[in-house]
Amino acid sequence: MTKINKAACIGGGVIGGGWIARFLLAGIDVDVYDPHPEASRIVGEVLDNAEKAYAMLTGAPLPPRGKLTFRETLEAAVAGADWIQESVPERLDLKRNVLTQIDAAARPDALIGSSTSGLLPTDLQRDMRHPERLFVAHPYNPVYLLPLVEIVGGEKTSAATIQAAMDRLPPIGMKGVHIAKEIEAFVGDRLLEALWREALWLIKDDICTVETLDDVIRYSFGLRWAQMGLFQTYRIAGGEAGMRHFLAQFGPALQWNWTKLMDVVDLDDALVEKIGQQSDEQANGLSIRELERIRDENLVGILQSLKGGHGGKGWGAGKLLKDFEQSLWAAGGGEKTPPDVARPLRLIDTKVSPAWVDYNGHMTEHRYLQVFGDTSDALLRLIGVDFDYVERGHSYYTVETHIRHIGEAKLGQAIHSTCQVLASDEKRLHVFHRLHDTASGDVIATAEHMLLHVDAKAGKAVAAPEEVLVRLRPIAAAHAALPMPEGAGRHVGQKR
Ligand SMILES: NC(=O)C1=CN([C@@H]2O[C@H](COP(=O)(O)OP(=O)(O)OC[C@H]3O[C@@H](n4cnc5c(N)ncnc54)[C@H](O)[C@@H]3O)[C@@H](O)[C@H]2O)C=CC1
Ligand SMILES: C[N+](C)(C)CC(=O)CC(=O)[O-]
Repeated sequence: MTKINKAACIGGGVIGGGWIARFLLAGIDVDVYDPHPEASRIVGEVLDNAEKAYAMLTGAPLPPRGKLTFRETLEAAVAGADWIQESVPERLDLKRNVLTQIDAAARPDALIGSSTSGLLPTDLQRDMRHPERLFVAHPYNPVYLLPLVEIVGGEKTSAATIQAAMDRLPPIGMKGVHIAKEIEAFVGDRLLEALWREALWLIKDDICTVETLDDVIRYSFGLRWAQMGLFQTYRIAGGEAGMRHFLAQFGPALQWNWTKLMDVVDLDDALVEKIGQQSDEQANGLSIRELERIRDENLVGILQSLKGGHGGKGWGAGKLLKDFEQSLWAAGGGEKTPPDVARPLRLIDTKVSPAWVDYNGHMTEHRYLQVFGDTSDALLRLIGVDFDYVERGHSYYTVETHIRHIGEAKLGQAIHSTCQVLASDEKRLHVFHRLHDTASGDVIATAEHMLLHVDAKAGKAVAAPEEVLVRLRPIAAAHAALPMPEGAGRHVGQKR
């Protein structure tokens, strides 16, 4: 892989700041020129957020952070840099001026990328002495997290420059897409502009509010677009007959007044065939059903991660899912016979979700704790320790855990957990959970936990009230008659 050794950023605003963070966190030294009196504070704040985000994003060892230097002049900033990124305001005259200055001061072999959102590279390179090294490198905000860069060459950009630019993006965690022909606003902003124009009409005509409009996006196709684009999503929506059927069914609607953008493309046979063929290639041999399954796994992962958003409160569709789950728990999952306390209680029935599977192709270890934690929560609800109870200030906290991995759980496998109460008193609750493969009944893992009843506000263990103990005692008494489970009381490293 070809690496950037030293970067220069001209302009350190929203986008320049994002580029600076992206380079620094990839271990690349960055020199910055921005005449704004508070440029260093602004960049520092963006960098701070970027570092927080990376700490959550990956546990992989990041290289030592690159060195950040603010320079007094543009010339000093670009000296010695092999990638120079221009991110000054979107004005052609200003950008031309800045790019000409960069051109005069940069190393002859330096790559010069412009962050412009829509200006043509041919127009930008007009006054440069070495226009062949200028290209558009259009990123998306926030640059340190969103990986895409549209690489667009102008009439005078060399093919070697485009290739060199594309090669240098993967080592900083980015994906370059080469846009074959230059066009104002390239691809991404063309799509966003079209959506935005339509959205502005919908607000002006009082069809919906901005909140409704945003909800329409984020609770539906926004989720789909995060993992498959427009065309692959529509291929699936064509059912078994795929893209060609989709075009035949919905193509005619393009002629109807469904948008204000009524310069409608002629969806003739040639275009249908072109899209059909490209869509076949994109599918790369995957059937519609396989694509559906991949889409569904991705959506599950996205929805589950949104459930943990906003500091665990859930965000958007994730908050909706969280609330829905809580209502299901509160309703007790429909009609249920009271648990048979004469045996370990069957409390959780689930399937191994795609987000739970690791690089070994089976359920990863922290998900076992999640299912066992859910099992403890289910037991607590059974004895009256539910959301209302916790809101009133008391709960049970787990203070010790021992998990044993006995078998494997694969993607989509049906699993269920059971709970045996080993002992309990006013404060303590000692439980033994088993995780079973539902089809065979085999035990895949066991977990032994000690929980303490707490006053959450005071932060100390206190006796559980009678309303809880009265529900717990019959279970504990019945389970006292069960044989001690194999593995209970074991510690790590014990001889069998
Ligand atoms: N904001 C966005 O969502 C996106 C913007 N872009 C593009 O990035 C470029 C920059 O936009 P923003 O960062 O949003 O603007 P911004 O206004 O946040 O930042 C521009 C920065 O350039 C500095 N500046 C002005 N004149 C300068 C000069 N002669 N030399 C060096 N620095 C100078 C300003 O002090 C400011 O800090 C534009 O071309 C824009 O189209 C691209 C993708 C997304
Ligand atoms: C609004 N904008 C045209 C500057 C947006 C972009 O260029 C890309 C983005 O991040 O949405």
